[in-house]
Amino acid sequence: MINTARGDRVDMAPVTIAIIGAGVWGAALARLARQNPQAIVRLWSRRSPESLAEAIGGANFVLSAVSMKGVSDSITRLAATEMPPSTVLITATKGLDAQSHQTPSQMWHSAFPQNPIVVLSGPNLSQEIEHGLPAATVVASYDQGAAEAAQRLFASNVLRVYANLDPIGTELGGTLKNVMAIAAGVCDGLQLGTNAKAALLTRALPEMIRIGTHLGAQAETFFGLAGLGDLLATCNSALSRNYQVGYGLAQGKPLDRVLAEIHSTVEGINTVEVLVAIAREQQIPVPIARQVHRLLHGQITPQQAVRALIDRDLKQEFEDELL
Ligand SMILES: NC(=O)c1ccc[n+]([C@@H]2O[C@H](COP(=O)([O-])OP(=O)(O)OC[C@H]3O[C@@H](n4cnc5c(N)ncnc54)[C@H](OP(=O)(O)O)[C@@H]3O)[C@@H](O)[C@H]2O)c1
Ligand SMILES: O=P(O)(O)OC[C@H](O)CO
Repeated sequence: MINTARGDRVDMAPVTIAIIGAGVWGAALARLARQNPQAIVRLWSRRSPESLAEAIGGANFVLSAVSMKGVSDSITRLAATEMPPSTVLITATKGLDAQSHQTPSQMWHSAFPQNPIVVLSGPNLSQEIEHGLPAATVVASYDQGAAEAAQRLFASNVLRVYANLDPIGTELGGTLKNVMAIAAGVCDGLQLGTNAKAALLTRALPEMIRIGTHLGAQAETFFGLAGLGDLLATCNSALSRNYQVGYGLAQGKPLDRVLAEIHSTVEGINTVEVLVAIAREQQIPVPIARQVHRLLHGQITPQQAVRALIDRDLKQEFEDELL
């Protein structure tokens, strides 16, 4: 166990973290890291005047907070630097690669097989973090030492950080819930009530677990902060951009107008494509994701999506669960 009590930094050597991606999440993570008086924090984006090589020079940690569409580019840029194999790579992206269906941590591992890889994910709406509100998150890695180093780095009096050994489950919890948040936004936008919302979120979790365990996650991870925790935060907050998409569609707005109004990253739009493709190939039941997919493609209305979920064949509650 690590003592990360407030102010207990005396035994921690100074560390340098370079954050790649100065979007809202990268900026919020920089703010969190700066709570640690032993941390030197550099925030870099492709528009920064200094080079990436300069930004990561001497860094103990390199954290990627770019959106999914920027992961490949960021890997290519970082591969052109001389990053040593001891540098801990932390990924905070919540998405799946459209071509390979890989998670960001799998992509980072393929490109940098010698570097320890840590996933950081949890119920972490950036606007609440920016307001200094308390939160909890998870750092997960197959390398326990690397996860604990990231835990010491980010733990503060506003952030409680848990470590675990399931990076894929931690990553997929945060990724798959974005699709469910679109459905939750529809549910609230149509004012379907608390019963419907509870049913939706409860049925969303086994759907995430079916896909997640197929992709190598441990089922129990989905009951933790990065799974259920992030599902609850994102599906119940108007701050969530994925939720806002569903809410806007429920109000009859076309998708392009909703996205123009949000004008920020909405990972669930790409994730549902990958999720439904995997589900089709592997014949995994994902009824909620399928309706979100049809809705985003303009094949059904929000009302028809709700009806389609209710009209499904009757079944046992736990008959095809993997638990
Ligand atoms: N916002 C949250 O509350 C939150 C919380 C947890 C996790 N996340 C996850 O964090 C990731 C980033 O989200 P965000 O909210 O920070 O989105 P954002 O504000 O839209 O920022 C996206 C970031 O990705 C970078 N990027 C995009 N394409 C790139 C490319 N080809 N090469 C290099 N960089 C590229 C952008 O760089 P430029 O600025 O140079 O365009 C920007 O820094 C997403 O996967 C999201 O799910 C977000
Ligand atoms: O704004 P969203 O929908 O991308 O959600 C942000 C975070 O993933 C919440 O943990």
